[in-house]
Formats: sequence, structure tokens, C-alpha cells
Amino acid sequence: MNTLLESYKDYHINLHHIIPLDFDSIQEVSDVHSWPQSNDFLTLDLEPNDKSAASIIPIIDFSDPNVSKLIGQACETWGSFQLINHNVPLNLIESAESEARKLFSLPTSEKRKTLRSPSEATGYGLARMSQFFSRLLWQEGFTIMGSPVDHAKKLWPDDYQRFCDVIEDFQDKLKALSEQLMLIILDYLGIPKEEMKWVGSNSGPECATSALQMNSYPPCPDPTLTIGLAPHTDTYFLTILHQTSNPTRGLEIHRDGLGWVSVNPVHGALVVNAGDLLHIASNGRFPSVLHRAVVNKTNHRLSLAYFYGPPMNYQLLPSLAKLDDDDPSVYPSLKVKDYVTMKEKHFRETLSMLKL
Ligand SMILES: O=C(O)CCC(=O)C(=O)O
Ligand SMILES: [Fe+2]
Repeated sequence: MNTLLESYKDYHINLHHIIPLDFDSIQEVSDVHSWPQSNDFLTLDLEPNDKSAASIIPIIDFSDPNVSKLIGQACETWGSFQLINHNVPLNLIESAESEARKLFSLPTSEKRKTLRSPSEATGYGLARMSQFFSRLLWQEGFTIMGSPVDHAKKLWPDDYQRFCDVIEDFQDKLKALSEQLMLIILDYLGIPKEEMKWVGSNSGPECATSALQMNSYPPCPDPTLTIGLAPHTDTYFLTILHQTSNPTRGLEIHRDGLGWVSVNPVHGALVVNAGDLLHIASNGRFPSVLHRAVVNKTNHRLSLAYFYGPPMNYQLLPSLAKLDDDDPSVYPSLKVKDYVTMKEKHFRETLSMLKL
């Protein structure tokens, strides 16, 4: 089991947790998409916390001379920041968004030609998290690992090349940015880069794992009843996310003491979130940011999330990030594939189960 695809093969998901709603025909929020209103993180509070809090999520200029310190501090306090001047061309981001929109605008019967099979990780379907919930998400997704060509040929038999070219170029640029961010982060944590040779490695079993997740959240007749993506943390080291500008509400992150904070889109910015594996590798110094996607009544919101992390065989060594010798290790050393397997079973409980 050396690739992400192989680690997911053992977890056959019921079709009910793969097939999205037929948004072409849906008129109302039925019982299966009505989420319980309770006091825990699932509470769909009607308003995000006060607007001033929204501006607190750091916006970092990649060309700032202090960029390393700013990124390290943002990861340590928030586990999240927005990055501007990141060198991913704006027209490429816009093209990727428009290719995603083209895909999600296809009739449901066409999209289902690429339905993710229960033992696979790529293609059209509900977010993987849906297997943990009895209610349905107001979301449809499309997951890509490497080349999307096989699926693209099914969707547009005579016209698949543009989709593939744009998406591959987009993934290449996000990979390069992920590598730059990782070098900054390793330096901040005092981890020698020789310990993470997969950063920057381009081929073979030692190269990084990555995936591009396209999310579509059609307008919803009653956004107070349902949710696009339920609260979760991402699994890998970093997520780089583009979200459509101008949603009424969308990505929200949770911070103790503040509650849910909206990540308001900044034109051309990419959101960077720290995930579980970086939380472990940082020996708990960087929080794995809890976030969710809420839906709205008027806009068809899209997001493109690029997940980046180590190969499945990589052994995480939290002790490398210890501040000094007396600083205890907060997590055990473990292999990435073992973490991925645990998360497929235990979802949000996984980190607390591992904590020493
Ligand atoms: O749509 C968003 O803004 C969030 C997407 C996300 O969290 C994910 O794909 O893991
Ligand atoms: Fe996420």
C-alpha cells in the first residue's frame, strides 16, 4: 500500500455516500439534507462571528521580506492564512475555475459517467467525509490525482484537451508553491530539509502525494438547514485553496474563543490551511485548522482545494520539531499510511486518539 489510491481501496463506501443530489431537479431541502441543530460544531449558527474577527485571518504578501516569519506565525496561531503575490498566474486560477464550472454545469447524467467507484478515490461524487454522516451534504465534488484525462474523455469525448491542459498546469503551479511553502515551514520549525526529501522530489515512491479536489455548492433554498462540507480538518500537510469571489458566505474556520470565522475571498489570494499531518510533524505547534463550507441562497459557489503531503511510506517524526530536549513529544512517530487508514475509520477523533 504505497499510494493514496491503494490506501483508500480497502474502504468501500456505500453508494449512498458517493452519489450527490441531483441538483438539476431539486427544489427544496428535504429531511435527508436537514442537519440537526445542536450545540456542538455542527450548529449552523445563522451569522458568523462578528465581522471584525473576519479580518483577523492573516493576509500575507509572498514578496514581503519577512514572509517566513509571517507564515510561521500564522501557522502557529491560526493554522490558516491568505496568500497574495504568490506567483500562480491569476488567469490560470480563473481558467481552472471556469473549467470546474464547465464540469459541474454538465447534466447530472453526464457527470455520473465519471462517478467515483466505491474502491477508488478519483472522479465525481460527494466528499469522502459523507460516509461519517447520516445526512447529505449540499455539495458535489470531483477529485483528481495526476492526469484527469481518463475522466475528461468520458465527459467530453471530442473536446477534453483544454480541461486536461488547464488542470495539469494548475496542479504543477500549486505543487511548486507547496514546495516553497514547505521549505519556509521546515525552516521555521527547525526541521532539516534532508528529513523531508519528498519536498521537491518529482518522481518515484519518495515523491509527494497530492490531489486536487473541486467542490461545487449550488444555491440552496434554505441555507440555514444544511451544510456544504461539515466541520473537518484536512489530512495532509498543506491545503492551498481557491474559492470563488463574491459568495454570500462560504469557507469558515473555527478558532477557540472566537467561534466560526468567515474567510472572505480576497481577489487573487489563495487560502493556505495546515492539515493533520503537519500538525503531527510540528509536534502540535501548528493547529490543524477546523473548517467547514456553508452554502447560500443565490450564488453557485466553487472551490478548488489542492492537498499536498508526504508519500504514504514516510515516517513522521514529531520529535524533530521539539523546541528543546525537555519538550515532550506530543504525538508518536508513525507512518503516513497508518494515519490515513486511521482517519478513514475515525475521522475527527483520529488526532485525539493518537495524542500522547
Ligand atoms: O469549499 C471550501 O471552501 C472548503 C473546501 C474544503 O475544505 C475541502 O475540500 O477540504
Ligand atoms: Fe477541507
